[in-house]
Amino acid sequence: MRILKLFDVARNVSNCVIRRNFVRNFEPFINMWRILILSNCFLLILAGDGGTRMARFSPIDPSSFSRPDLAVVTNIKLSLKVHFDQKIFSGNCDLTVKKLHENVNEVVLDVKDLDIESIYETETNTKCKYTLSQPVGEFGSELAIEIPPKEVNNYIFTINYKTRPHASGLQWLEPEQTAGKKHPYVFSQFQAIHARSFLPCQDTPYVKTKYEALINAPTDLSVVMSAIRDATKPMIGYNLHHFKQDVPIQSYLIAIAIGALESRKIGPRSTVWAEKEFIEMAANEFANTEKQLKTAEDICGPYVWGIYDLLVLPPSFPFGGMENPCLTFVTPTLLAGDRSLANVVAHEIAHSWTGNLVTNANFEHFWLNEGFTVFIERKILGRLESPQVQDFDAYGGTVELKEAINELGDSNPLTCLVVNLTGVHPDDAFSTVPYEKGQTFLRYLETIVEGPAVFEPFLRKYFDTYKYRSLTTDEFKAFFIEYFSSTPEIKNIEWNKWLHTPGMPPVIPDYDKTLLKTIDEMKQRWLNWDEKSGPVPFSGDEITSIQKIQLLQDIFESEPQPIKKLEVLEEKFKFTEVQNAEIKFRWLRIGIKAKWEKIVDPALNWVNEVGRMKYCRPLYRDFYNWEEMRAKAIQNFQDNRKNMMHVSAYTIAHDLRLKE
Ligand SMILES: CC/C=C\C/C=C\C[C@@H](O)/C=C/C=C/C=C\[C@@H](O)CCCC(=O)O
Ligand SMILES: [Zn+2]
Repeated sequence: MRILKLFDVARNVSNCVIRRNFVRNFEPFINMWRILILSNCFLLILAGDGGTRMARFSPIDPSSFSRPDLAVVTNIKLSLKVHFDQKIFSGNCDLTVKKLHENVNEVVLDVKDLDIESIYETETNTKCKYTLSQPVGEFGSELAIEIPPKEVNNYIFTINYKTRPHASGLQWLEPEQTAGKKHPYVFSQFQAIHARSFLPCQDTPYVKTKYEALINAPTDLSVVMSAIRDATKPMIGYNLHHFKQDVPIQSYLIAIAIGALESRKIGPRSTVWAEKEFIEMAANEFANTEKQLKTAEDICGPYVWGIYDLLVLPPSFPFGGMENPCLTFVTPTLLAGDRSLANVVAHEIAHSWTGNLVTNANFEHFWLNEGFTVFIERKILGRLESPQVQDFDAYGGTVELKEAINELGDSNPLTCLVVNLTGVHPDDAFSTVPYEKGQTFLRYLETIVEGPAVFEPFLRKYFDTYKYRSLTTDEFKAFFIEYFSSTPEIKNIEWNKWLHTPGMPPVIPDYDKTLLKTIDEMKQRWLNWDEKSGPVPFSGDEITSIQKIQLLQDIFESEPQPIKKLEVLEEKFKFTEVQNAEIKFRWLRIGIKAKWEKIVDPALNWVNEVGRMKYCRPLYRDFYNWEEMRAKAIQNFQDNRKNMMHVSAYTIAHDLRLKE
């Protein structure tokens, strides 16, 4: 038995290793993983029998151990108390489970850093045996619960458990880390596979369930979740908050935040939530939410989630936005003051169809979520602004895509639209590629079939057919080919090149360049100018915020700029202090590229304050490449990593080539 196990381990490890050898930029990480996997398996074999077992990845999802093909979770009910003093949640989780075959005798779940106390089958009141595998690196463990004999195939398992203070999907903030400085705060970010650090679940987007939650929290704090609020009952010394999500969702869409929050109604179905220090700004910045929602409905069909609220998180939130249903989470870096970054809200609204309603079956098909979402986001922009703005934004996306592919290497398999995640953690595979290469592909398909008048009805049919379901790229392809079976042009689509070939897309659509012309011309003026030949050759008033962003991007991509010129520009525009994060980010990168020492402290202070990875990761990578500043940047990271969410600290540690 032990020899067999050893064989299995060796095969799994070598498969991983062969695949991972392709992943050029992850070499140090691969070696670390090899050691982790080997040492974990060794521990397993030593542990032998009883309470431990060998973890096996799911045949359905390489990022999960769960087996929804054998017994599937069909409903989740959480009953949890928050303990800010210990930085944990404790309580129980009721999982309704349907056994899919007669001879199945266990339900298999994902867990990560959970302390499981006991498990019962509720209807028969049977205490259940379970086995828990040793953790497999960042993937967590497999929890297999024995299914007791019963006449019918439906069960409710009550799992009593606690989370741990370092749960990878939660961030706990001390009062002094919040804007108000008086109350603690906790928030979640579960995509891709961190829900398992909050509750035992089938942590794969292949499984969709309704959920319900009862949260016991201090009376002076608000609780918000990705669900509809049912009631808040004042109890003695605490409040009990009840939430219900009646649309079936994947585990990564469960979300929670608890803190001193205020709310403002910003539309008939929208309320914005934030700490009181940000609430007015937030209400103003997101005032166009209803317009964006209505436009999305015109494109995609009815909005099924009832409400669309927004929560502005503290600055350490690692992403621009997260499409948690009924309650989008957003970073405060969107608060530019002029609504110019509200396209992120259009993106999260678009997820109400693409990703949340129609979902990738696993993260190898992440482009089905994100490529479609960017495509719809830009259609919303096109209708609310103009087709020129839509294409200007798409052009900017192509520039970002080029930078990402340069960074990863153009033969890196992670630059394919469909990726192989065997042995690769989704957080390590994340990049702009599924977003921008995915949207480029859809724009190309739209052009092939003669444009939006034909493609948009197809999109609605696709959403209607796959709503409440999860699918793979092959299923999408088959659906597209069937729908357009009488369109001869689709024979020219090189599916393999688009889906399975690394590097830039085979075709870049012919985007409208109207808004680019001014930028190109201003860039030339800037390059030809020097500080001795008079004042800066533009006032800044001639272009919009999104054009300024592109202008700075173009300057960043040029040769390193003379520091003297940058000093004059900073004097005139004060870019280092500007509120628009996209402008500030590009300015800081221009300064680092020029090895401008004066920019170092403002840049490091900013990454300490703002945890959004879109900004922190490139800035840290830029510092890493500036040899004289490398040690200072690493020291800055080490000093501040305790204030970062797990996913940011983990990925930046890899970017800085630090051993975990
Ligand atoms: C091919 C990639 C495979 C898997 C990656 C899936 C998830 C990775 C994980 O790290 C979570 C990502 C969550 C993203 C949430 C929001 C983004 O859309 C934000 C984009 C960046 C930003 O604007 O800050
Ligand atoms: Zn998205």
